Amino acid sequence: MRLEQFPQNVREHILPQPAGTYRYRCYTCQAEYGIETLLYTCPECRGVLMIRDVEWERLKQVPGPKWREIFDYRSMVTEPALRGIYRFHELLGSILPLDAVVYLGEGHTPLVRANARLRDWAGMPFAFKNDGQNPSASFKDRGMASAFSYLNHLIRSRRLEKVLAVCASTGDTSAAAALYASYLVDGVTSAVLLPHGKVTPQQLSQPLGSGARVIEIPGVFDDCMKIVEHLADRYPVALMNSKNAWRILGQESYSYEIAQACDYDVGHLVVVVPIGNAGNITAVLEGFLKLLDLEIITALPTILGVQSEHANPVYLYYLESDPARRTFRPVTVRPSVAQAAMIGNPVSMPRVIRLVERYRAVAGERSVQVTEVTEQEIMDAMLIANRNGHIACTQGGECLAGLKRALHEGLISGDREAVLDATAHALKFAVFQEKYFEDRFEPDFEVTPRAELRNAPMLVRPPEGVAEPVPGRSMDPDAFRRFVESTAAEIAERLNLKEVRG
Ligand SMILES: N[C@@H](CCOP(=O)(O)O)C(=O)O
Repeated sequence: MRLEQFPQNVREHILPQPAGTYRYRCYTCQAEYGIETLLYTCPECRGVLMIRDVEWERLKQVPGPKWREIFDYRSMVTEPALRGIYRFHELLGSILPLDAVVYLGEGHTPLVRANARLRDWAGMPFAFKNDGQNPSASFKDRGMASAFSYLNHLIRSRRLEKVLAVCASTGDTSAAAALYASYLVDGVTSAVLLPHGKVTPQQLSQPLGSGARVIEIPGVFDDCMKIVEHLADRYPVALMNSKNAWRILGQESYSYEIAQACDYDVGHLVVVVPIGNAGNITAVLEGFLKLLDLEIITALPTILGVQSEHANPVYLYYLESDPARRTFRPVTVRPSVAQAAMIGNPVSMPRVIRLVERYRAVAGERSVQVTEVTEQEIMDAMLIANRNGHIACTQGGECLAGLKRALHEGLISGDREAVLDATAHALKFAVFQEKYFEDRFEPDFEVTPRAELRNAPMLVRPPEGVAEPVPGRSMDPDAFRRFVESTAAEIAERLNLKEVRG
């Protein structure tokens, strides 16, 4: 839709100009720093950083309902920079000029409601938000669009040149970082660190295809993360993990999109997210708090974080009900089908602790819950979701299993509606489906396939004496007819079909 077609009262807001003043703020000691240089930890105390808009209060001059109108009308503009997460420019990147925005088709992912059968299985109505429909097939693209748009801005304003973007990854972050880096041909190259053998073949193929330097090391993600932090402390590289506060800003768009898709009525919702490195739950909490602060929403949804028993440091932390006695202890992870979340020492934990405090102070103790699920529950839930029309990955399965568990434990009530984060496309984790169907899980996973969820292809060949087609060779028409008839008869028998016409 063209600008002149927008109602007069929103027209001046549709194409945002750079505004505001962003600063890094340390979540531990509250020190603040300018954003002109790349910074990932507080130079004073090593704490993690968030980005805050020093002029945030100016946004309150626009009433909440007006913001809703602006964001809704922005959905109709053809300007590419506003097609994705920057529809919410003022909330997550207001200092950026639109021509610095890197848009590869991220964001705007659909909410797909569970059918009646799946709803009954889960125990309450819910929808998956399919972040596997992002360009590199995971939610990380939201954060990368933000972090790379900012890099692009620095490159264009000549504060940076020849950037090497590095990240540690369980497979999704690396795919996203490599994809966005490859788009910015001139200014940026990328290198990704992966735990050897702990990334699926599909995820490994992604950064390789994008031309990144792919480095595999022994150990698990937490080990890769330490190396990347070490590199970022000593060498001129741009760290692209969610420790980079720009990543968090971009991922806040997940909350904004849920709010928009629900007509900004989210108080009755339960938003379910898997917790790995904890960047996602950080962004979701922060996103909803910002919306409330600007009165774009009037009540906060409940947030339910889910972890696997095999990688559960956040769950264990919140198991202690007395905040004064809580101590965060990293855990040693065990093999998990929710491999993207197989993380024992989440870098965003200090952010989560502070944000959960703030969130609960506004919306009550029960407004943020954390539960854990078994590997068996994750696999079964993913396959059941897949059998009901969803492209949920294992982390999506983790959310569904977590929803069921939380209902059972009374953490949430079934008269509400839930939105589950399907963080990536199921195809990235096909290897776990294969292990399940073929009953090949290594004992450490503790997964035993349920017969009714298994599946396998059937090879149907014609009976002895009937020729079969060979690619590249033509076939005698009569022989081909015999092949078709006999093969069709065999398939009909296997599918239990009765012939209706001769
Ligand atoms: N699951 C992640 C782990 C790193 O997360 P990040 O959000 O901190 O970059 C991955 O896909 O690598």
